[in-house]
Amino acid sequence: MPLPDPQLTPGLEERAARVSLFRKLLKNPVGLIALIFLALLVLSAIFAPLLAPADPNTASLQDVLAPPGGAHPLGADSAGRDVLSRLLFATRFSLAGALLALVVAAVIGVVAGLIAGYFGKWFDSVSSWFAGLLMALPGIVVLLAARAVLGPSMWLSMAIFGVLLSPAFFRLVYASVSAVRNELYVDAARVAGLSDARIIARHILTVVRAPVIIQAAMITGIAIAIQAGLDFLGLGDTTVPSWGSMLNDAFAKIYTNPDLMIWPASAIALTCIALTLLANVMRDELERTAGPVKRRKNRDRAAEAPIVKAAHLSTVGMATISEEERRLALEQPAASEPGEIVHPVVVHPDPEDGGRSSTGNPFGEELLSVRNLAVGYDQPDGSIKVVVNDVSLRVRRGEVHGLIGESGSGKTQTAWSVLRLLPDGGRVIDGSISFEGKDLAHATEKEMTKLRGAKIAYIPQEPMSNLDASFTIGSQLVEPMRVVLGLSKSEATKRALGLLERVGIPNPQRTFDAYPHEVSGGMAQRVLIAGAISCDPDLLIADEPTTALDVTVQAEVLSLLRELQAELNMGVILVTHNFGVVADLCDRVSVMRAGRIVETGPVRSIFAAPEHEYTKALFAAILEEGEPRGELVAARTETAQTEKEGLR
Ligand SMILES: Nc1ncnc2c1ncn2[C@@H]1O[C@H](COP(=O)(O)OP(=O)(O)OP(=O)(O)O)[C@@H](O)[C@H]1O
Repeated sequence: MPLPDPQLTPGLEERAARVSLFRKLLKNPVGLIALIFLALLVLSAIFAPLLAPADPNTASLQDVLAPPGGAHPLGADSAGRDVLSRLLFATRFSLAGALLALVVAAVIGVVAGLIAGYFGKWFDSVSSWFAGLLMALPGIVVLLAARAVLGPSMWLSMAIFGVLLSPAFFRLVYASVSAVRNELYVDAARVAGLSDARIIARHILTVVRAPVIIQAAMITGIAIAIQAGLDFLGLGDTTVPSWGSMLNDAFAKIYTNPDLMIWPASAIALTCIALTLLANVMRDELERTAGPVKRRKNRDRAAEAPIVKAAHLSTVGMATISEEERRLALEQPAASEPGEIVHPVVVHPDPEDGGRSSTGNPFGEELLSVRNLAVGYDQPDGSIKVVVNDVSLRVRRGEVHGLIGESGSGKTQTAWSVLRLLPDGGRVIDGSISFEGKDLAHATEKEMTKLRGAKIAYIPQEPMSNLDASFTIGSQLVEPMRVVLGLSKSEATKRALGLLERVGIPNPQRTFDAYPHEVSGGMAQRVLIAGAISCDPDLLIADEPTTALDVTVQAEVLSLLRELQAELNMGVILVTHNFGVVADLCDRVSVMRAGRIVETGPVRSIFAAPEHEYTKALFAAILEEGEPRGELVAARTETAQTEKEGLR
């Protein structure tokens, strides 16, 4: 029975920090004043035709420079036009012009930033080059040139200005997306079977949303100022009333009627100040929230964890490399010491009845068959570094196959090859990966997206980093079930609550509503296990699922895994450093060293009579008294020596 988790705190303070940005702005006096001012401005722009006492362009010789009062509450200008009406319509056109520039800049910048930051590759270089080019252009000169060629259209000028402003959004979004695309929760979402479009919409956009809103406020202020500047210089569209054109008109009468300057100048200044203050308050409020801090902490932790090697995930399948390249690459011993002799794999025979699962039933059909798998990484000099070589293994339904070996022996690379989620530059360079009769090494990305999460599930070693700090645990469980199983929200919620209960979470509803930082590591790992089994996978890949947990929690999680595996009759690949875990959970084990399997067979047989020196060395390091790590290092040196002499 799992222990109730002491670290599930109600988290009221942090939950309070997550109230919407809008509510935070309302509570901040500066934010509130800026919001009220901008709201009034927008309302007056929208209702300008109703509020204006006269037509903004109707001139009257009798009213030239009329003082405020009567039919002209703010007076009349040098052409006898009503200043209040012009001001209201100018607000409309100035805001609309700034909005046009903002929309053009945001659409181009955000879309390009998302694509370049998330997918990278050639688009990254091309778009970064374009952004640099646009930033190098002097904006005002381009606008003057455009006006000379295309005429004095305010809309055209603002659209062109939007293009010139787009690098501001591009660089911001690009930096934010590049920072999160390697987060483990993004990898986890991919493993859960979510498509790139969904991952971007759900996990990436949430990260860039806040900075984009802040940037939008600043950009609107800049667009208003530039537009006013152009109109003030008399380069704008004279048929459209705007703050800049009012300023231009008033400037001519600055000595006789200085009050005409006050209204447009105040409108421009107050609007720019309100937008800048709003942006600053938003930034301050967001910096005060727990979310980004938590995420940063998770990043740091992830950076320390070995799984960070899976960063820069790409979904490269069987590489299209030439036969010659493949032959040369495979001739290298996989990551082993130079000159070391590679011995044939020691294979322990299966029991005569083929073996039985922990429930006593015979194993089912073969789910996964990996044959002579080789994984390589492209090197800057054009060569390929082979990190897994000639690895063959199979997993039957109901069978747990352990992959054990020292750090860097290729266990994770083998597991990631099956998921087809090798890090950037990594590729399957030889062999086949057959899953339920389908060759995964040659499957298209679309086929893999369908399999991941639905048929092949994954449990990572860093539970916290694999959950997105911006969403509740419930929503992260529900989303893949809706996509993969096509369940409705209520069905998926019900199933998620059932799964949370099944994985031993004492108060499923509370955990469902909690954010990742509100639960402990053990509970987060249970959540990820619930997520992994949520779509009834046939094969589960667990990559050191207990490494990041403390010893008591490790035992509970292992026992949960054992129960679930038997209950769902899944095939499991369990990556571990620990022979205790192998003894506890596995039916078969493959011992890996330097990218190769050196010994494989039923766990009982290998435990009873390990044959390979390296397996014996691993056992010696664990079972014998003394300092385990010292023993392993000494034994490894001996092993290398023995192998060099051709002995085993
Ligand atoms: N992106 C990469 N580029 C080049 N080599 C890599 C890359 N990622 C991993 N490797 C190499 O692949 C080899 C196997 O790594 P792998 O992560 O599979 O080891 P592991 O047995 O899972 O170790 P651990 O238990 O520490 O996770 C290592 O020698 C490592 O240096």
